[in-house]
Amino acid sequence: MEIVNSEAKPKMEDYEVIEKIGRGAFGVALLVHHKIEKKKYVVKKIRLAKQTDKFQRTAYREMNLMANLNNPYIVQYKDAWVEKDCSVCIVTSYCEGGDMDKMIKKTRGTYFPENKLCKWMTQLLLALDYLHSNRILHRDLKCSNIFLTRDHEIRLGDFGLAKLLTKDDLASSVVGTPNYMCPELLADIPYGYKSDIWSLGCCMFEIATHQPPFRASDMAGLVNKINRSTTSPIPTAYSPTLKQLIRSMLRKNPEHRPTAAELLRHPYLQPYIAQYSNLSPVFFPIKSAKISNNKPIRHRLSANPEQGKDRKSGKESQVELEHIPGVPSVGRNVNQLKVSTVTGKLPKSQYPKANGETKPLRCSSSFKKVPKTDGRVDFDCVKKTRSFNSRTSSRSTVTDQNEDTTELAHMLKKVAGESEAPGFQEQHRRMERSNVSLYINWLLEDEDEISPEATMIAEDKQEPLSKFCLQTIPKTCPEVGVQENDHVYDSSRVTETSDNCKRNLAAGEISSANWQNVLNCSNLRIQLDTVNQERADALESLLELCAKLLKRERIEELAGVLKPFGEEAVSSRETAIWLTKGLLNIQKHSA
Ligand SMILES: Nc1ncnc2c1ncn2[C@@H]1O[C@H](COP(=O)(O)OP(=O)(O)OP(=O)(O)O)[C@@H](O)[C@H]1O
Repeated sequence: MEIVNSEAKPKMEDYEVIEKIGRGAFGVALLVHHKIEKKKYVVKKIRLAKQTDKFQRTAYREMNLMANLNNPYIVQYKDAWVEKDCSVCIVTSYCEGGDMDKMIKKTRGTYFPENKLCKWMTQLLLALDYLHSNRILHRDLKCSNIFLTRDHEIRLGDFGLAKLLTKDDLASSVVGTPNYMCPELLADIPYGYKSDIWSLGCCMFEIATHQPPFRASDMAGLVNKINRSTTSPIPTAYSPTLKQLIRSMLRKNPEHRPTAAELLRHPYLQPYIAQYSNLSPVFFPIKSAKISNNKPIRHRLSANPEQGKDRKSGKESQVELEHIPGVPSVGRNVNQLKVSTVTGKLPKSQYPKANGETKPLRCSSSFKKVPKTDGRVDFDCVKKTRSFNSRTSSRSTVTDQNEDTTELAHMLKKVAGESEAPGFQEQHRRMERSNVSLYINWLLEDEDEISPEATMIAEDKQEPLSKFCLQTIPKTCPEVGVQENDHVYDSSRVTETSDNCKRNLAAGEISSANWQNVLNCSNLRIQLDTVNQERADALESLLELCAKLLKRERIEELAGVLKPFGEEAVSSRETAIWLTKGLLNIQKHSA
């Protein structure tokens, strides 16, 4: 975008000032009326004269950034120019619902309904995923920068501190509102995408509880609380799943926080995503390789020729996005947008369908080509087991388990006493069978999401990866039908492998090319840590369930829930299956 000089066209004259709606750190916000369009806009007037060169560059950057953004959940940029008095004027759409900060204050302590929170969270994630996909950090995500339309739809605004990242660049300047400061900023670790996720977690926490997650009377106390990542509880009115989603964004270690795209693939949010099924796919997240280093990923406005190449074949793995008829223009950059994925082509089925049904954006089962004896190829659902290399094809097991886990989720929802609007309930029911089971898989089976790098270690070594870091567990609980070849991860073996590689390298027994494998091993370990964190969260949800059962004196059910944690300790997967069966029995008896 080029900033138009006021000499060429005095733009302010196109507008009539209605009122001053506020004053920000760098200037004023005016509500204006476009004289010809007869439409309201907001003009942000930022004084440049008294500011430093650095600040001027920031202002120009904000204008350029905003001009290039095009997402339904981001405040729409209209125009910008420089005034004679050296102030910069930026015209954006007017959000009649005001900002989230004011909205929270207006409620006077009444909590927003769960489905509203989920809708807002989904829209914010879509906005953030769009920014991150285009290598833009927001850097100042807070409730007063989250705007609302008249219909209470989200519009994320104020990119005054946003910074367009170059390929490996991570911003290192300390910015942001103290309450929302993330632990890595306090530790002087560069601000990255996961820091925005932290801020979103803070916003969602505040929207849910009407209080910032970390509060203290002085800075030292605040820093202490942030560093310990200890928040006050989220109201019990909200479901354990929603609370868990919010808390996952507030994990101290940025590596353990999910990305916006990962959160958007959470089955609990799929009904909300389905509501935007008429949106262009460019606004939806795509399946991505797991990122473990807080770095930019996936589709980008500026194409790097190397980024879209398939790791093994070196072939282009970019997907040209189609323009969908009836969908509003998606802007000049997005029209040219190519989506690159590490894993290759993006199947169309990952996008929500036009009829409102949604294919989950992420799936813990996949389809495998099965060569038949007559030479034809059949497709079989492959259940990902805990083994990296031995994925057991088990159609019936998948179905049984999915049904069981669906029931478990039903029970969890029942006990949580969730209340949802009737329309939403209907939509949720439609989605549930496919999604809730995926949620359980997300909790229990996520370690299947092993990066291509991890597979490469095995390939490179010509040995199954299971030999490196898996340990077969005995079939401890026959009644739950755990498969014979089930494996569990043993993170100590991963460490050992990594250490072995380092030793071999030092002794000259390993080529420098294989050094990459060492790094891959540590990435794998990071992934395993994430899985542990997710398990901890899942356990927390179970404890909440137990507390509720206890409160309602449903002792028999409580005993059923707690049985797997007794003397015969079993793996969490077995526990879940056992638990599901137990809950099913309880349900049968109570029916
Ligand atoms: N597009 C918009 N639609 C409606 N209200 C807006 C819009 N942009 C800003 N406002 C309102 O104008 C006021 C000033 O906003 P501004 O973004 O300039 O500063 P701020 O967010 O309050 O502070 P900071 O400069 O620290 O971000 C706020 O009350 C905000 O709600």
